[in-house]
Amino acid sequence: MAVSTVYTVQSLNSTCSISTPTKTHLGIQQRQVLFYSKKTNRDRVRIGEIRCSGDTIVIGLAADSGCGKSTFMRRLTSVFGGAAEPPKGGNPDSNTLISDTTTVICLDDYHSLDRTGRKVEGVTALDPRANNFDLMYEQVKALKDGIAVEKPIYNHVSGLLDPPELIKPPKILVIEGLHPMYDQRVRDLLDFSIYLDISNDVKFAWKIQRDMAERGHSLESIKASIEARKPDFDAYIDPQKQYADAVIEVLPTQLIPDDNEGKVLRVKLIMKEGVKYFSPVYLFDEGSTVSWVPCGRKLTCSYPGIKFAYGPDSYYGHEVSVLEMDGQFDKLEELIYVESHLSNISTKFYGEITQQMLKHADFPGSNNGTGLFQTIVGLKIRDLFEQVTASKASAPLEAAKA
Ligand SMILES: Nc1ncnc2c1ncn2[C@@H]1O[C@H](COP(=O)(O)OP(=O)(O)OP(=O)(O)O)[C@@H](O)[C@H]1O
Ligand SMILES: O=C(CO)[C@H](O)[C@H](O)COP(=O)(O)O
Repeated sequence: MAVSTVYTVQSLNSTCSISTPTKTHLGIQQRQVLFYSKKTNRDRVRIGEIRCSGDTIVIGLAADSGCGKSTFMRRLTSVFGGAAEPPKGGNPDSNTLISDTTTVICLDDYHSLDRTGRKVEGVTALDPRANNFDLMYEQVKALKDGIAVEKPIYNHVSGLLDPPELIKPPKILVIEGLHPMYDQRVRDLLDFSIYLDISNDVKFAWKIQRDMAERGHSLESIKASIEARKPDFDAYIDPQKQYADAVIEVLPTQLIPDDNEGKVLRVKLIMKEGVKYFSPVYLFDEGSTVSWVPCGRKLTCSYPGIKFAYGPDSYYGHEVSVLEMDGQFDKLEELIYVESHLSNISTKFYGEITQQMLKHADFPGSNNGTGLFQTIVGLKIRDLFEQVTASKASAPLEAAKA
């Protein structure tokens, strides 16, 4: 039987079953695949190392280090329920987080040079020469195709590359890190992509807060590290935002003239139009330009208040919708008032956004647009996943009818 026939059989509601692994190449388990008709359970055809078409959807999340990727991941996995944990019984320094539905892998694991190697070569981790994009592509593709991989581990404690860990194909694979959209082959595997765009002033404030308070670094060393990374950040990380389906941009507030504290934030959710299975969120009236100060009877606002804006725009030549929030909530439970004025939010019940935000009120950014927009993007990813799954389930029926 020709290979093309096998694929036809599969699309006509047949089952694809995978035998035990035969060998490993590029960290990917190569398997023999058996296709058979569900009706007769006969006509099994051994077709060698052809891969099943998997059901894994792949989400890319790009940002510089210390820009809120882990926080975003915790909000996203919470939307799907269940806790995300490192692989059981594995390397305690694994960067992977697994829950029932999602597996989050950190692309730092594809560093080809360890900490010493980068020092010797005089390159930063942001430089593509310090990363193995061939392996990243092969393994993300394998997982998307439904095949387990032996993924390397970059150990942030030792700065070394540790022995690999087994990653099985999940329902939703999130690849988070510095370069999920850098290599076109990897980019083309993404079903949805997000870029966290944190302005330099805000990034600096967050780094100080974490690296000084939690990691004991000096102010001077934090400044030096940001400066040293900046040229490579500008060259290799920042340009990826042009490819993102959604960008969360975090800027200093405009509500306080010459604010230099950096505590109050202005956050924009930039949503690309025309992305399959993704319909941008809107405020009041889709496509209009809206400015809204919700403070008053239903929303408590202390100085400097809260301001929302919404409207169409253009971003790197793409048509986008932009939702913006400047300021912060005094009482998080009152967020329900704002939520009830937003549409296309992909909630399953009234008040789901507010419930999620209250559940994680202790996460950074829960009182401002960073937490709100991360939660909304999490709900949109759940919606996208459900739509993709529904369309795959109905495809064989449609084919059978034709
Ligand atoms: N929305 C936010 N508001 C305020 N501070 C934040 C926010 N998000 C993150 N931070 C600060 O930035 C720090 C880093 O956040 P997080 O660990 O989520 O980032 P990361 O991108 O995963 O970092 P890394 O790649 O270095 O592990 C947090 O400890 C917190 O201090
Ligand atoms: O930009 C980074 C992404 O997290 C890290 O700096 C990079 O992975 C190198 O890690 P380390 O500083 O632990 O050697």
